[in-house]
Amino acid sequence: MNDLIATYYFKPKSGVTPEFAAQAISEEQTTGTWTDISTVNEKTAYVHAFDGEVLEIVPSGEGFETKLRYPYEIFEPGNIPQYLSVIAGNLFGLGKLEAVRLLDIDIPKGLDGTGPKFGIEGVRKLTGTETTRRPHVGTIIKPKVGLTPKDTAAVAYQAAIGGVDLIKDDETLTDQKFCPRMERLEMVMEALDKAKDETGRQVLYALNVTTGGDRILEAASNAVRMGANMIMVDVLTAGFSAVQCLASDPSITVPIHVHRTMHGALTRNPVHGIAMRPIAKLVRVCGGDQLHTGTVSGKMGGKAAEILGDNAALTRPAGDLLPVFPVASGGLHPGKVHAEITTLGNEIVLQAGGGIHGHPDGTAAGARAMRQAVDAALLGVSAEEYAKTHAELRKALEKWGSA
Ligand SMILES: O=C(COP(=O)(O)O)[C@H](O)[C@H](O)COP(=O)(O)O
Repeated sequence: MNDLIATYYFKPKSGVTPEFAAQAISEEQTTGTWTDISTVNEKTAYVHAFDGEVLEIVPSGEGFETKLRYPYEIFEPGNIPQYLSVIAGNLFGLGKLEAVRLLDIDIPKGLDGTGPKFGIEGVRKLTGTETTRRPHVGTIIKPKVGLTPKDTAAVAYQAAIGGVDLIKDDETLTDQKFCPRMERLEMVMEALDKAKDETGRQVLYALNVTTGGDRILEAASNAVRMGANMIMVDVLTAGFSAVQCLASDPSITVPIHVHRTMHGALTRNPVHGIAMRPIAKLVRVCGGDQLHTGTVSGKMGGKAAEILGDNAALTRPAGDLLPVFPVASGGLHPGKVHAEITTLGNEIVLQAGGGIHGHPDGTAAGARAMRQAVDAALLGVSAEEYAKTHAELRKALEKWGSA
């Protein structure tokens, strides 16, 4: 079958049968509306080829789960906003439903795009970890906003010599007056070149190019031309098509780090909204190379089973689409690294902002402590044990503990 299958949780309003509710979703999103219409008649019976189909309805919690089949032909291949209008459009406002949540989508071949240019392997090659396969360590420059380009670059240098693989802008830092994007890029790349001369290690810098649709490609192309080795996009605020437009443009010859700021508005309510799974699958289709999917022990409240499923959606074989590098971020510090790696495995980017820049001895020591925590986990030694011979890790654990 070459059609798109979407899985929803839904809870009908009292007095509405599950069959009626599921059919209402299917009709609203395909060929129907709230009443029968004269424009669908014997002469136009051909439109029934575009009808949706309710494949199953099973009880789930206080409601039901349903699988709906959307015919391939009702999609415009490659038009992600249009896909979303079908699978995640008007249905959320249907009055007969108390709640409805898009849980998952199976995107058929032909609607699945070209995907990431780099993927996990490509990013690992750029940083030289393709044989060690250790988890990557990243940092978000903190404070999120306020630092000048010069001070941002100084922090980046410290993080790089401390051993991170990735340095990134935070989601709210774009091209403000206090830290213009291109000036910041130039200074950070200079700092990373200096760190490379000293350590031999290439560190990636994900420059946040998020901006309006009329400017994002130009901003990203300029950044790449001026030496950026990674760019970052806030996918939900800028839109999936922003990622797609960058990934498919030949001038963008660097990996794309995808942040998901605002996702909580869609993903947080367990019975309503849009789960992370479809978002992850669409980011892969659009060509993101790294995507935030949450932590099991951090500040943002993720659930292990869901994150594992989301990460599997990013990494399991899917036609010609390269695997996307999952990113665990938000409230991490060296004491949490063991839990993250034990649960999520080694094909992960572990990012710490406060957990690096909050180290009592500063950013370089914080980066070293994160790397030491990763080494300990890979050796199967507890962080406490490893800290006996690793001063930076010891100080981090003294400040934040090991849970
Ligand atoms: O604030 C931070 C990290 O800073 P810190 O390390 O200081 O907490 C990021 O923006 C979150 O990763 C977003 O969360 P998510 O990755 O879940 O979308």
